[in-house]
Amino acid sequence: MEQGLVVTQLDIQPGECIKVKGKILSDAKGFAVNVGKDSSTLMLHFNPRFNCHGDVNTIVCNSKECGVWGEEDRKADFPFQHGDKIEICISFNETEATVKLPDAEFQFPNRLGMERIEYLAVEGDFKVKAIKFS
Ligand SMILES: CCCO[C@@H]1O[C@H](CO)[C@@H](O[C@@H]2O[C@H](CO)[C@H](O)[C@H](OCc3cn(Cc4ccccc4)nn3)[C@H]2O)[C@H](O)[C@H]1NC(C)=O
Repeated sequence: MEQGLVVTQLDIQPGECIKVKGKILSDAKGFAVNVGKDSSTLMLHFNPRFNCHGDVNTIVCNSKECGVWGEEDRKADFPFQHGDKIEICISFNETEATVKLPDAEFQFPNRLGMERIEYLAVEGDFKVKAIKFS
């Protein structure tokens, strides 16, 4: 499988925003946006699933600590469609991460108490057009 976008050596502080702009593939089964310290220690694994891992049209969020997944959090809304061009904005504070989309917003607890984001990865059926840090 093709490796997605990976950005390391970041220093994103609480209140700052990571914007990922791109297109969901027309036959997407799922994609993921991961932010945290590195690939083994994630504040947030934001994983919209069109049809994978037994989930249909479900956003699965999780954390990962030293390579071990935490408890999954499944969101009620699924504001995505195949082929959508979207911008995902991720920010955080000491208590939670926030994912803002054009028509929806999700929160996920900052379980690891991370004080900065050093790592961003975008995986799966999502073609990144641009990323912006603000
Ligand atoms: C009921 C007993 C089995 O539970 C299942 O266990 C699976 C394995 O742990 C869970 O799936 C994993 O959930 C994790 C989050 O909790 C991650 O999403 C695991 O995928 C990591 C991953 C990303 N990628 C790249 C990628 C990402 C998106 C699309 C395509 C490739 N490849 N592997 C994914 O394999 C899956 O969410 C879980 N389902 C439930 C209902 O709990």
